[in-house]
This record gives sequence, C-alpha cells and structure tokens, in this order.
Amino acid sequence: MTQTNKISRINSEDSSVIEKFCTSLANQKMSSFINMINVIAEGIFVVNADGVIEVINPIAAKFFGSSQDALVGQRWFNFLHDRHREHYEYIFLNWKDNKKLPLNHGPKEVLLTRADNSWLEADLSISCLPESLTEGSVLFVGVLHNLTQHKAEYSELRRQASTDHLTGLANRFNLEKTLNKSWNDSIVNAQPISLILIDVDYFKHFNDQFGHVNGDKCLQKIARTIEACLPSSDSLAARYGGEEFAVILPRSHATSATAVARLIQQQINIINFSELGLPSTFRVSVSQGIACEQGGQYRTPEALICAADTALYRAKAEGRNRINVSL
Ligand SMILES: Nc1nc2c(ncn2[C@@H]2O[C@H](COP(=O)(O)OP(=O)(O)OP(=O)(O)O)[C@@H](O)[C@H]2O)c(=O)[nH]1
Repeated sequence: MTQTNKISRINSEDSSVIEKFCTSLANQKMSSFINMINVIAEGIFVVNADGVIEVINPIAAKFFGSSQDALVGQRWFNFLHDRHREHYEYIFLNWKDNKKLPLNHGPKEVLLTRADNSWLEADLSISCLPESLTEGSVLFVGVLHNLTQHKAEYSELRRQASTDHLTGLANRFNLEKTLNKSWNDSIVNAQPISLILIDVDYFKHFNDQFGHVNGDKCLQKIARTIEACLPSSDSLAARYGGEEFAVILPRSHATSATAVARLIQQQINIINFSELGLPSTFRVSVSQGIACEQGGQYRTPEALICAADTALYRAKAEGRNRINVSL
C-alpha cells in the first residue's frame, strides 16, 4: 500500500486534518504504527490535544458504530456516555494547562454511546504517543477493549451463583445474604421482619410412588406457586434445601406473614399434577413455620431461622398441612 493510499484511507474528507497528519506520516515510524494498529484486534484510535480523531482502526470504528472515514475529524468525547464525557474533557483540559505532565489514564471502564445510540461497555486506556513517533505533534492513543461479552458472562455467573438450579428460586447462599441485609434494614428502620420455612409433606413417599423425575417437577411447581404468593418485590422466595423452602418478608408482622402462609397453603393444595401423569385428584401439602422479629425478640438472623424451624417442626408434629407461628 502506498503512502497516499494510506492517507486517503485514514481521512478522505477533512483536508486540514490530512495536511496536519501528513506531517506525521512523513515519519516512517508513524506509518508503521498506523499499519500496525489497523491489524490489532483491540479498538485503537489516535486523537490530538483537542480530542479530535486523527486515526482510528477498524475495530475502534466498529465500537463507535461508524466508518473510519466518517469518524476522522470528529471529537472522540462525543462517543462517551454523559457520565464519562465530562471526566475525559476535564482530563484533556487539565493536561493542556500542565503540559509537563504526561497524560496516561486508565484502563478504566467506560460506556460508549455509539452512532446508532446503542451502548457499548469497554475498558479504555489513554496514553501520550512518544514525540519520537509524532515528530513533535501532541497525539494521544486510546485503546478500547470490548467488555460486552465479559460482562454478559460475569452476570450469568453471578446469576448462577445465587440461583437454585432446579427451581430457579434464590439458593441458600442468596437467602442468607438477603436475610442479613433485610435484617439490618429492619433494625435500622425499626420495622418487623418475618421468615416462613416451608417443608413439603411426605415427599419421600411422593418420590417412591412417582419417581425422582416427577419429584423434581413437583418441586418446580411448588417453587413457582410460592413465588407467585410473594406480597412485594422486596420479599424473597428461596430453596432452603431438599424439599424445604423459605420466604423472607421484610416489613411484615406475624399476622401478615400468616396471611401469606395461608395463601401458599391454599395454592399448593390445589396444584394439579395430571400433566405429569398423576391422578387428577392427587394433591400435595406443605407444613410451615413462621417467626417474626420485632423489637429485639431475636438477636440474630440465625436465631430467627431457628425459631421458624422450631415452629415448622411443631406444624409437622401437629399433623402436617399446618401453619405454626413462633411466639
Ligand atoms: N426428587 C427430588 N427429591 C428430593 C430432592 N431433595 C430432596 N428430596 C427428597 O425429599 C425427601 C425428603 O424426605 P423426608 O426428609 O423423609 O421427609 P418427608 O418424606 O417429606 O416427610 P415429612 O417432611 O416428615 O413430611 C427424600 O426422599 C429426598 O430424597 C430433590 O431435589 N428432588
């Protein structure tokens, strides 16, 4: 590729930018640098001290959502989300006032606003190009690493780490974390908090009679039913273990927790299992234990769980399909 071809690829429209840039391109090192960034698999762009794009490689152009030609001559700050733009404009202005300090910034996570107004999350590093490369012109190189896939994988891993695989409810880890947080909020705001422990009755018998695969499907149906009975977005349904579930009810007295438990009981009692090939009259039930913290009755979240567990034990002992409240 000839030198002229390279220049026209970099910028075919803005003649003043071409002129300015030709000075740098005269330098063989700069020319090799441009060749190199055009094949690098990260987004790379070069801007002048005013933040105007002078060179941009195909990957960075894709991140900005426009063609290389269209991007040259534009201020790169315009492709930053509002929350980052001011920060980088300030960094460049600050550098102009204290030119002795080299401008090296990042890597830092930024949100790019692409030409079609969609967003892209990226890690961005900005560094001064050495003068030996730029023949005295002040140029900065920005390196962009796309975080979209990394972020998606990270949030999927986070979801998996806090979700019970079989039922899709919060898992035990999530339950304990949420209970600790809700507990602290309730203490700070002097509000009650209730916990319901729910255990499927005679579930071993269900498995023995209908098989473990149907047992799993039964647990899934029960989980969906419990979730549908939650009274507010800050309450949480979790799988506590095996055939046992838990519900956290922030800002709930024992009376309102009992009303939620009754609804859960009624809804579980009417679940129909005929689609699993079970008799249409077949029904399951659950036993529930409730404990409510209000005014320092229990000293820790663990003590609240123990109280709900004792109440659940009583509900089982009283004959199952019962609700027992710890007093
Ligand atoms: N299918 C299936 N069964 C499970 C799962 N987790 C636990 N179980 C079964 O749940 C049953 C629990 O039995 P038990 O603890 O004896 O309780 P129960 O039969 O429900 O009797 P009560 O609680 O006293 O009413 C056991 O047979 C476990 O194998 C699961 O993920 N899938």
